[in-house]
Amino acid sequence: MAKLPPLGRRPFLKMHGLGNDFVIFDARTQSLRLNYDVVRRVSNRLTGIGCDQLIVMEPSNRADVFMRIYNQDGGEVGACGNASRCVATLVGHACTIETRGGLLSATPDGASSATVDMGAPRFGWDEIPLAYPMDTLAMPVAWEGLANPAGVNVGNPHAVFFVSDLAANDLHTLGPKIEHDPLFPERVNVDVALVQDRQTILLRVWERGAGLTLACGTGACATAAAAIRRGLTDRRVTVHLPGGPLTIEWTTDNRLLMTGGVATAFTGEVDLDAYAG
Ligand SMILES: N[C@H](CCC[C@H](N)C(=O)O)C(=O)O
Repeated sequence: MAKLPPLGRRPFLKMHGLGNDFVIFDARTQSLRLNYDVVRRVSNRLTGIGCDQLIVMEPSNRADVFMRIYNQDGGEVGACGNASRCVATLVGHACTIETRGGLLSATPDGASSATVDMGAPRFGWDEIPLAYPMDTLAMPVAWEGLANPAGVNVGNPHAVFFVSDLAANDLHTLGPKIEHDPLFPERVNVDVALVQDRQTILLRVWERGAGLTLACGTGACATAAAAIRRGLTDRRVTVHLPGGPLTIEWTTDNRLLMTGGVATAFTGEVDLDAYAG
């Protein structure tokens, strides 16, 4: 791994969306290049500040901000719904956010809520992606009690399982098994959902690169899109995660709108060279 230039002391914000938590660095005016080791150490809840994802806000020449997203395991990924809402409140007005997974538009509603247009969901086997062609509405695969997921990409890959009992499957065991299955060349976020009625879904998520989280914005979007595609719910649903509710609407012009809470836990300053090893 190439040696990093001195990183110095940097201010950060500790924010969360329904308990899905982030360490956010604002590098729009002073660039910040991190590597895998620094991300893992800063994100680690024992050796570092601790978070599910680490976010760096950078300049963009096609949006108000580029949002770089790292999972706790150090991997860089294409989308993070809950963090998109946090970044929108930091930009402070209706804005566009560029990510590796696409261009989003977001509208903060004060400092404690925001709506993000996560764009159109994709369902092609090679868009999820999967290792080989397969029906993605109900994939003909199973891992013990979790079977026949829907495959959805909302800037990142999701396998959505619909169950009748959320407690029936041990996500600590099955989550990593599915996340790392060779069927998913980019690994996968694992969503386990119970449809309570046509406007209500209960959801638990094992996140790629972060494990069980209190909430997952892209998971809620992928799950709503899969439920609507299967005819299980209306086009506007409330998705209840352990950390709280998200409202998802799949508009008739094929956009996924996600609305939910944002909070700042604390701010601080960190000597990043102490994590550079
Ligand atoms: N673990 C996800 C990224 C974060 C997604 C989640 N925190 C969200 O709010 O969407 C992935 O590897 O694609």
